[in-house]
Amino acid sequence: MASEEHKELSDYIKSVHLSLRKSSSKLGADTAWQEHCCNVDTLSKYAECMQKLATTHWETNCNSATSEATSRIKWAVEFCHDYFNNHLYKKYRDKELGISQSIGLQVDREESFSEPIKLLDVGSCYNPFKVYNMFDVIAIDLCPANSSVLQCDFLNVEIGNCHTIKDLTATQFQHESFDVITFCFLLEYIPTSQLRIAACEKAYKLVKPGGILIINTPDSKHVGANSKIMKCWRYTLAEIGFNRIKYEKAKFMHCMVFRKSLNKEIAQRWALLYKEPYMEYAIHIPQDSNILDDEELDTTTQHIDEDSVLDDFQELPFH
Ligand SMILES: C[S@@+](CC[C@H](N)C(=O)[O-])C[C@H]1O[C@@H](n2cnc3c(N)ncnc32)[C@H](O)[C@@H]1O
Repeated sequence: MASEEHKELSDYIKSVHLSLRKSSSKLGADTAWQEHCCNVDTLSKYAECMQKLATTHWETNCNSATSEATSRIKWAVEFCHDYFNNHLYKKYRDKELGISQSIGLQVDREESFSEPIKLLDVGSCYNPFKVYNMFDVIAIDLCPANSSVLQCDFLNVEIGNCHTIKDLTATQFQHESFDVITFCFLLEYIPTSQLRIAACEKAYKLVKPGGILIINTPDSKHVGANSKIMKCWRYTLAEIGFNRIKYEKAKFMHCMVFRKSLNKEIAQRWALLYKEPYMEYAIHIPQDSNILDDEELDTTTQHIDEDSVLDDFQELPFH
């Protein structure tokens, strides 16, 4: 049974996501996002709630939902260990070289990874990857929960020849400088498909060739329920230049790894070959379709509970 506090924290988080999606549909995503980023009180309360939820409730409780939420980080760590330290990347490189040879495509780049592995954790909140020595972590968030996280809006960060970091704030990152970028429970915070795509395109520019983008996103439904949405994600990321190399539907979330192909056309070829009529260039989440229906809905936490809004994190250990 979830504690009262657990429920209050998760309700607050859900209400912030919902109200941001609603204001985006009213004001347009760019204006809504700008206003949201200025709302210091909301951002700080969110950071406090999220950190407490993850570090107090998820890491100390041990029912299946909480241990799975904790495992979002372990899942990413284990995959990185296999991919970089156990050289799993070579398998995917060889596969890409085989494809490029068979279609006469030039591949003139190869992987060159760092040790420790350079990891950019976007929407980090409290820096859960900090404890793993195999990483050299840069953790960023709109509103850091502690001083090991830099303040940065990933959607508006510049890309250039070097990192620009001053007074715990990052304003620019170096092009193709990260081995791995993580979006742990990030994309459902971002209110529209267009902005989610912008985040993935930015990750593409920042990750090294052959490097990876790890995405996990909550969903408690069975694997088939939102499979068309997840196939659209795969299609869209392939168009951007990422090949999906790992997918797992855990009970409460989807866990995915996308590799930046050595030649963008290899990933795009997948999109061309496997496109189904329903696939569009979009990164939707199931909750996007509720915005209009919920137009009249008050964003108080009570309403969210009473009306059983299909919200992100509904079944995750946010309650
Ligand atoms: C649900 S929390 C996830 C926190 C952490 N990654 C985890 O798995 O526990 C989402 C976080 O993403 C951050 N965030 C959302 N959009 C962002 C952006 N454009 N740039 C940086 N951080 C962002 C929020 O401030 C929030 O802390």
